[in-house]
Amino acid sequence: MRIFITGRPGVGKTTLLMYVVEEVKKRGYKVVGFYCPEVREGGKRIGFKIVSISSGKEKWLAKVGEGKIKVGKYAVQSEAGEIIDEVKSALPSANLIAIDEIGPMEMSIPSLKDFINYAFSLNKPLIAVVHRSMKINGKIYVLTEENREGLRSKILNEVLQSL
Ligand SMILES: Nc1nc2c(ncn2[C@@H]2O[C@H](COP(=O)(O)OP(=O)(O)OP(=O)(O)O)[C@@H](O)[C@H]2O)c(=O)[nH]1
Repeated sequence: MRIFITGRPGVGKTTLLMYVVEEVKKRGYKVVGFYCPEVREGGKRIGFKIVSISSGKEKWLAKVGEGKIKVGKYAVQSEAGEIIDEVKSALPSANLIAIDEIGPMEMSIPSLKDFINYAFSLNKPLIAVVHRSMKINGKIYVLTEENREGLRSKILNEVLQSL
């Protein structure tokens, strides 16, 4: 089972994914993965964190400034590797893999690209937010203001049936 959620910025992709993650955890299943919230200062985006879903630990993924690997104006932070390694080592024990998000930024960071490819190779139930520009094989739900509430229970039930 692989479910992908996409849609325009701000439509509610992360909110829906985290709702499904919390509901699955409540039922005693182990969810392993990460999400990358943006960080704003004074209303301006200054970077992204990477947060482990199972442990809640977070580190800087990328922030405005100079660095070896840059994605647009953001420099990738080496400390992100601690979270990626932690999540990767927990993958074999996962009942569900959750990734937010699979996008141009994540795919241009070698360690994250490797992680995503490894996660796909495990053939475990997986739910992910994908950037609307990404081409990906699997069931894709395009979220809109109109369908996002209804899709919550539909997607949750689909995930639960695969566990
Ligand atoms: N009323 C309502 N608001 C929602 C719903 N889902 C998300 N929102 C709100 O919409 C805003 C954006 O939600 P996100 O989940 O961050 O949206 P997103 O698509 O992940 O945004 P990006 O990652 O920036 O593309 C937040 O303020 C949410 O509280 C929903 O189902 N109903």
